[in-house]
Amino acid sequence: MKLAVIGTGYVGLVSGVCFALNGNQVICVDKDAEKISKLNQMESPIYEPGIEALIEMNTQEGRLSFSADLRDSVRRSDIVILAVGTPSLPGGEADLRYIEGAAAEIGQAMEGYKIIMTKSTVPVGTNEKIRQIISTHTRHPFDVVSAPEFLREGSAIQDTLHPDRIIVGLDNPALEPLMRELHQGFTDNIFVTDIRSAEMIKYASNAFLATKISFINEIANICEKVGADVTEVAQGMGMDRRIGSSFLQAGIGYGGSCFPKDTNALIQIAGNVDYEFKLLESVVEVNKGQRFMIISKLHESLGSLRGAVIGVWGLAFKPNTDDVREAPAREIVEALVAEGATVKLYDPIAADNFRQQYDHPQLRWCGLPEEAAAGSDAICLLTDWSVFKDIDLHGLAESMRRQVLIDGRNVYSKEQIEGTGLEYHSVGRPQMGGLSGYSPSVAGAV
Ligand SMILES: NC(=O)c1ccc[n+]([C@@H]2O[C@H](COP(=O)([O-])OP(=O)(O)OC[C@H]3O[C@@H](n4cnc5c(N)ncnc54)[C@H](O)[C@@H]3O)[C@@H](O)[C@H]2O)c1
Ligand SMILES: O=c1ccn([C@@H]2O[C@H](COP(=O)(O)OP(=O)(O)O[C@H]3O[C@H](CO)[C@@H](O)[C@H](O)[C@H]3O)[C@@H](O)[C@H]2O)c(=O)[nH]1
Repeated sequence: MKLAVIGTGYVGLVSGVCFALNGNQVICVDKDAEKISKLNQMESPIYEPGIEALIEMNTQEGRLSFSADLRDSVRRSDIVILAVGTPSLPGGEADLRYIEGAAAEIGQAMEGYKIIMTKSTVPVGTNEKIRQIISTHTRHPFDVVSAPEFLREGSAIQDTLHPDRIIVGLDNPALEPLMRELHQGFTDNIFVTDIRSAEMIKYASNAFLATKISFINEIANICEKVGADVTEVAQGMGMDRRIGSSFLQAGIGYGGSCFPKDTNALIQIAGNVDYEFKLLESVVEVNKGQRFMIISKLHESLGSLRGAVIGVWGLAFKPNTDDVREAPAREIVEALVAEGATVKLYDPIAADNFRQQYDHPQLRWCGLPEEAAAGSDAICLLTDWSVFKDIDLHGLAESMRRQVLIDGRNVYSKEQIEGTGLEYHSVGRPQMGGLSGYSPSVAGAV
C-alpha cells in the first residue's frame, strides 16, 4: 500500500520504517526541514536502538523516502497516517494545534479518496473534529480511522513489529479487511471497535500503567517505614496473573512525553463532562512527589547540600532514549542547584538534549560515570541505563569524597553493595552501610 506518515518523531518515524519493512511504499513527512535533511542523509533525528540500520535498508530497497512536501506526499498515497505531537496546554488539556493544522493541510492537498489514520494520542471526539476540518477543505471522499500507538521509546521497533495488540477504531466496517491487511505480519490480534472507544483505550491504558507505577511507589514508601523490601513484594504480587509483574518497578516515578501528559489530559477529558477522576488525580500527585525522595535521602545522609558536590547518573526519562521530556531528573537537578550544590552530570545519550533545556553555572558536564562520581559527596542514579549496572563499585567508593549512593531505580543487589563501603539508599528497600545502617522505624509496629 502507499502510505504518507505525517510527523517523523518517535512514533511517525518508527511506524513509517516498520510499515516499509512490511512491504509498503512509505513517505515520511515532516515540516521540520532539518529533520528531513538528516533523514535524507540516512541519519536519524532521534536516538532509537536499531532505527538507522532500518532507515538505510528500506531507503536503499526503494520502499521509504522522506519529504517536507505534505501536499505532494498526500497526493501520492492511499493512506495518510497522522503522527504529529499532541503536547499539553498549561491547564493539562491536549494541545490539538498540530493535529488541526495537519488535517487542514491534508484536506487542501487531497485529489481523490484517502483514508486518514490517526496514530497520535488524541482526546475522545478528535477524529470527528479531524473529519470536519478535512471536509471544509475538500469535496473528495475520505474515511477517518483511529489507530492509537502503544510503542515505548527505547524498544519502539520491537514494540511495533511485535505488538500485544493493534486497536482500530472505525465507523465504516468496509475498511476492516484493509486494516487487517495493513497490519499483517505485525500481529493477528487486531481489536476493531468504534472510533471513540479506540481513542479512550489509549488514554485508559496509559492511565492504568501510570496507576500501577504510583501504586508500587506508595507501597515502596511504606516498605521503607515497616522494614519490608518492595522488590520482593512486587515479585510476590506479580506472580498472581490477575496482577501481572510488569510496571511494578518502584523508583523516582514516571516521566516522558506520554504518561505525564496523557494522565493530565484524561483528568481534563473527564472534567469536561463533569466527572472528577479522583483516582488519577492522586496518581499524578504521588508521581510529582516521588522524585523528591532523592533530595530527602540526600538530606538524611549529608544534612545541608550547600557546598556539596553531587553526581547525577542518568538524565533521560528512561534508558535507551535521548528523550528528556518530563524527565524526573530535571526537577531533581534544579532542586540540587537551588540548595547550593555543585552537580556533576552524566548520561550516555541524553546529556545534549538535557543541556539544551537546562544549564546552570553550578552544573559540570561529564563524559563518563566515573568522572561524575570522582570527588562527589553522593551519587544519585536517576535512569537505569545498563552501563551503571556494571560499574566497579569498590573503585567508585574510593574515588568519592563521601561514599553515599542513592539509587533511584533499585539497580543494585545487596550482594553488589556489600563490602564496598558505600552508604546505599534505594527505593522501598533497606538502607545498607552508613552510620545508621538499616534501622527500620518499626519499633511501634512490632
Ligand atoms: N513518543 C512515544 O513514545 C509515543 C508513543 C505512543 C503514542 N505517542 C503519541 O504520538 C504522537 C506523536 O508523538 P512523538 O513523540 O512522535 O512526537 P514528536 O514531537 O517526536 O514528533 C512530532 C513531529 O510532527 C511534526 N509535525 C507537526 N506538525 C506537522 C505538520 N503539519 N506536517 C508535518 N509534520 C508536522 C513535528 O515537526 C515533529 O517532528 C503524540 O500524540 C504522542 O502522544 C507517542
Ligand atoms: O515499572 C515501571 C515502569 C516504568 N516506569 C517509568 O515510567 C516511565 C514510562 O516508561 P515506559 O512506559 O517504558 O516508556 P514510554 O516510552 O513513555 O511508553 C509509555 O507511553 C507511550 C506513549 O503513550 C505508550 O505508547 C507506551 O505503551 C507506554 O508504555 C519511565 O519514566 C519509566 O522509568 C517506572 O517507574 N516503573
